[in-house]
Amino acid sequence: MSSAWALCASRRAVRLSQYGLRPEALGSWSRCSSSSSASASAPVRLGVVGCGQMGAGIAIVAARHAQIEVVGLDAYPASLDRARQFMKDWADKEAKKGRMSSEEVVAFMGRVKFHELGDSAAMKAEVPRLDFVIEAVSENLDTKRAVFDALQSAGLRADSVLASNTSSISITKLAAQVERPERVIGMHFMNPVPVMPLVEVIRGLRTDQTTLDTTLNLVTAMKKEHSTSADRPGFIANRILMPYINEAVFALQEGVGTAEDIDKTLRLGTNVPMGPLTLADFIGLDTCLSIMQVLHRDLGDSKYRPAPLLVNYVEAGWLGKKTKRGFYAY
Ligand SMILES: NC(=O)c1ccc[n+]([C@@H]2O[C@H](COP(=O)([O-])OP(=O)(O)OC[C@H]3O[C@@H](n4cnc5c(N)ncnc54)[C@H](O)[C@@H]3O)[C@@H](O)[C@H]2O)c1
Repeated sequence: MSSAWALCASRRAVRLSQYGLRPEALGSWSRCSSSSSASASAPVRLGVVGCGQMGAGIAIVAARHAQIEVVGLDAYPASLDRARQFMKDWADKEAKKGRMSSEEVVAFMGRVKFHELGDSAAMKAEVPRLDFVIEAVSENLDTKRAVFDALQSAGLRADSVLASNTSSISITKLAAQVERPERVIGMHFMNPVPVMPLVEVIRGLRTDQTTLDTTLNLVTAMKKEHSTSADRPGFIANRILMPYINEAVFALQEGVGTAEDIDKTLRLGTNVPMGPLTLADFIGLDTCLSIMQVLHRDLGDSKYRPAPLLVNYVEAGWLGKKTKRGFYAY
């Protein structure tokens, strides 16, 4: 055993014993990555705030691959119920495909619990025990700030990492109102989380090295690859993807082609698995619109103005697959 590994293992054992856990219970996650600094500690208990399509997926890869405890928090009980059902259905499908045993399904579900964000007794009991929190609430700065405030009021420790799954909001801006902004980082998962291999990691202006190392350890434990992006509007993925989707909506609005023809042209013509309008429905049209608004406002260039048809659809409540109506009916 190398000395770095031994130091890491003994620190981890002390830390785990505080939570009544044995290091061997964490499998590969109990090992430090050789690239991380000695001061980066591995999370053993993860909070996921916002249990929609992204939050539920993040909870899955944390409980299944990193094998850590997950506390799912959401403002709406219906979202918590949907997330629990989604996770159970996912695990059952994995079991049917022979990828999980029935014991593993039970252990997987046993690692996750859910609470309402407004349940102050549960929040005060759970939040101080979280080492790492990933927020995946709707793409709105005020909503995300309110979540960070609620976590701090419930006693989130100053050494816990606060990650945001935001698609476009500045990490530096999100961190500015947080106690110890050095522990705030962007972790941009791709949809659907259990399938897509990448997490885009965004370091804000004040994010420190320990926070980055801890985050990269978690990404690896979740069996994901990472890329790093500077903290600029849309980061890498959405700076490039969203104007492409928005242009497809302009093309639809102007009658250049039907939704089917636009999608087929890009799908078969550029060899992507789905066309831009199908992808927009899958991402959520409200999320697409919020990202375009951030690009437009923060980069100040009219080429990023959201297509009026996209605005119309969101105002109509046609948000894509999640509301069963978007550019297509589901
Ligand atoms: N959809 C995608 O393809 C995608 C990809 C990468 C990142 N993201 C980002 O992930 C985040 C969530 O997106 P999503 O697609 O999962 O959205 P979603 O609408 O499916 O889920 C949002 C969740 O947040 C909850 N919520 C709303 N307000 C809340 C509050 N005040 N407190 C607590 N919970 C609240 C909702 O109940 C819901 O469960 C956004 O920041 C989005 O930009 C989305």
